[in-house]
Amino acid sequence: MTPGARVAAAIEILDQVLDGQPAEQSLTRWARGARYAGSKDRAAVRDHVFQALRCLRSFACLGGARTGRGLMIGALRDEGADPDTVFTGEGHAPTPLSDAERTAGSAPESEGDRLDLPDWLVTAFGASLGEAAEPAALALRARAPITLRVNQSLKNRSQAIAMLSEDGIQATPLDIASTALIVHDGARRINGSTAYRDGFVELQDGSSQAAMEALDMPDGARVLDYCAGGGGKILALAARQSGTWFAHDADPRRMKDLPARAERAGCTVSCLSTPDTVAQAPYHLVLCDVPCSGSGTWRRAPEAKWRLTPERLAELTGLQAAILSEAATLVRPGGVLAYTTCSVLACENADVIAEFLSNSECWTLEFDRSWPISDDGDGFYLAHLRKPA
Ligand SMILES: C[S@@+](CC[C@H](N)C(=O)[O-])C[C@H]1O[C@@H](n2cnc3c(N)ncnc32)[C@H](O)[C@@H]1O
Repeated sequence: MTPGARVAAAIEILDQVLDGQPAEQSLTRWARGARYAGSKDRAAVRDHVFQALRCLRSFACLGGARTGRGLMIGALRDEGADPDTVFTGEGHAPTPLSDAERTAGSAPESEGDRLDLPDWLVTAFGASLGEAAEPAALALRARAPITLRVNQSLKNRSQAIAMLSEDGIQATPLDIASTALIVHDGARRINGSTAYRDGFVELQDGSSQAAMEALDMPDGARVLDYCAGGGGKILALAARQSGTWFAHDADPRRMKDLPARAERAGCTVSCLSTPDTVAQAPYHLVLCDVPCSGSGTWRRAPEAKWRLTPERLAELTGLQAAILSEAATLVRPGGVLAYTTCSVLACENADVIAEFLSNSECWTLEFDRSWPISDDGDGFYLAHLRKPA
């Protein structure tokens, strides 16, 4: 596909997303119908779509319209390119700009346009992050890094780097966590690489790895991941030391790949039903990696930034508080309750912990830590709570 044809495809998909369709669904439907598109074309169209969604407001200002076409005109202007060189109407390229389109568009000025956030979130970011709000919002306008976790029970970082390199994947260590690697080149080969297939590396964000490293658990601990989903967090813990590992999720289907992932990683994780989490209690450590807005990860899922509403956020904070109280009953005396989100919003982080502590005075907050949205990882929050012995 020519650069113009890729932009035309992105315009079509963006129009569907602006109409309310999930971006992944629109991309998949387009790819199914576009047999002529090779893997590089599909990746390029995807990049266009995701970048336009990250920068929806600023690109709409620059392009003069909040439409697929306006966004792609804005994207080109943002890069310093002249849209007329791409909107040629030749082959499958989009039709040439009209005179009105050529003169429309202006630099983003309001906070929301400049920071690419809905107005209500400009306020929420400011209240949560103070001076760090602007860098956080601007960081969400760029692509996320691709990071791997080295399974330290099987390989060290140098060995993993060497193995990846044999499969054409260039990676280097990251300081954020002792297990973290950043991938510079060859990311699309990861799933087929020997290091991945044999369980020596997993895709995992750097901040999540750092948070799992910060948790205190005795050797041989009984550990429950209460909101396990695909199991990324419990697998990171199981790679650290010996222990007995349990996973639970309110939607057990989300754990369907976990047994195979655990086998690949050389560990055993028992997936439990809700009654069985109670039967197996108490645990030395219960991790609650709760459902959240994902505001720290919106580089990866930029639609979510525009779809979140204050009502949905309030629902989430209610659910987070309920999960934390439920999970607290499963911790043994002297044990740890760890609460994590991939959000930068205080209402999902420190405020939930403050409310929990106000209702459960005997618990101690040993520490909490926030990781910013950075070149090393996503925005992430951890609170480390201790039950009295
Ligand atoms: C942030 S995701 C977990 C991601 C996972 N820990 C990982 O590292 O891949 C949150 C999970 O919580 C689950 N969940 C939602 N409500 C829950 C509840 N009341 N109790 C337990 N899990 C719940 C969701 O199904 C979802 O899989």
